[in-house]
Amino acid sequence: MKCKKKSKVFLVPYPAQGHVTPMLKLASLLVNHGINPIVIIPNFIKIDSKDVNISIMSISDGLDQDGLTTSSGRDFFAIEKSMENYMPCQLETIIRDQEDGIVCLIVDLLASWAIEIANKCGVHVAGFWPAMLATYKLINSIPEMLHDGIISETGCPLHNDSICQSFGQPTIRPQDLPWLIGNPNARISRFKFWTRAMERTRTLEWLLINTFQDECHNNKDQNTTNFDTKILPIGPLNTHVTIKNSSFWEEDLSCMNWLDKQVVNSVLYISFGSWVSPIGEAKVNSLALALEATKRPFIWVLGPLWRQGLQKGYLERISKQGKIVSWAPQMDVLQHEGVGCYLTHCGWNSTMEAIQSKKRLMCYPVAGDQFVNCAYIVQKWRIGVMIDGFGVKDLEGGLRKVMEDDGMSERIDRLNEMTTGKVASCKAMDNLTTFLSSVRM
Ligand SMILES: O=c1ccn([C@@H]2O[C@H](COP(=O)(O)OP(=O)(O)O[C@H]3O[C@H](CO)[C@@H](O)[C@H](O)[C@H]3O)[C@@H](O)[C@H]2O)c(=O)[nH]1
Repeated sequence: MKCKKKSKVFLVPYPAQGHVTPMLKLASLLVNHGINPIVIIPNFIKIDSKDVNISIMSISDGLDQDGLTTSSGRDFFAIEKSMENYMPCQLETIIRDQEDGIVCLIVDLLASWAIEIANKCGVHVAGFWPAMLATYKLINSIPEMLHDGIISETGCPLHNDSICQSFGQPTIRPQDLPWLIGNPNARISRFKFWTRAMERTRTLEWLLINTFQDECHNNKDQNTTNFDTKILPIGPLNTHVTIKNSSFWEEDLSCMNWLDKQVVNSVLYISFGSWVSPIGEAKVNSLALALEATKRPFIWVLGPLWRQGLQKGYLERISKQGKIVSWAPQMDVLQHEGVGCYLTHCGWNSTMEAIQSKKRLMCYPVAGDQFVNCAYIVQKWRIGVMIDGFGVKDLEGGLRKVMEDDGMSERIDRLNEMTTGKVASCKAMDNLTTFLSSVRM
């Protein structure tokens, strides 16, 4: 008897750590639904499919021909160019070569080029948003912001009033809009990138979001967009599934032994994520000196390139007080009882991992959606404080405020339950099942 082939779902993440990890987790959940998920990633990302137990199909992003073999050297605009010009025809060939069984494509909205390919090939397509619904709503409201004179035709803020999307939700400053990164030309290009991505999403039937039910609950209009896309929160994915070896870089496990020797709740963990992370040499040096002055134990994720900002002899001086690593086993570090506080850039995955691990947050958002996430952490959920700089006073003041807030533990516990508790998890998994049933019909 001929064995029935499993249904295939192709998943297309944006090629950055904070995007590939949640997509691999989603793929892993699909396996439990009897689906064969195939993740499409550019070949500079080295993830062994055997390690993660998911089919990975590598395609070229064209930049390897320019001699780039790793993620360094591939900036946002180089990746955009290859996503628009080089990767589409390869994906089209892959899809057309499949004999049968493709159920749909799940496409990260930052990789919106793949939506067009799915439409061209007549395959169902769902969007995947790896961050907060609030950020999606903010970016999706570009036409209204233009209409209301909040931003110019090129995305430039036209006044200084804080931006609040709906009553009771946190505010952000106009200069913190997600596309305002880099010099004026870069900002305009990023604004165009988002405008195009949002236009492409208007054809989507479903949008799967890596957030928790309650974020979408407060506001009834949150569950559909103005273009009738059905919004389904299926996250936070880090709580539903664990994937080992999904890091682009090797984890330095030595910090775990070091952590075992530290006093409970004493260690400050510092990481600014993987993508738009660099904070600049001057800030690196300032943070390094402030950390030393606090005399508090710390683990700091700092890539080798950024260590150039450190004073000569610094690493030797702090060798007993702290650990500097290139890449940490972040979830294990956050779950360790030695860690009391996490100084973070407020990337969405890191935020969710911190809540899952019940850690207090000190926020230093750098770019993109991080200001929105920070606004929720500080203003709405009140599970962290924001610091404006890396001077000794900023750091000590922030640490005092965050560690001496008696109500914070309770608020973190509540948010932890709201995001990772049984009710939340069941709802997220129900949403995934609903989506798969409708797409398989
Ligand atoms: O030493 C480290 C540092 C980070 N991580 C992991 O790397 C991921 C980082 O993700 P995230 O916190 O979301 O940061 P970025 O990689 O910077 O993510 C990009 O993508 C996110 C999702 O769209 C956005 O929220 C961010 O602003 C954007 O910078 C997390 O899972 C961390 O556990 C490690 O494993 N080891």
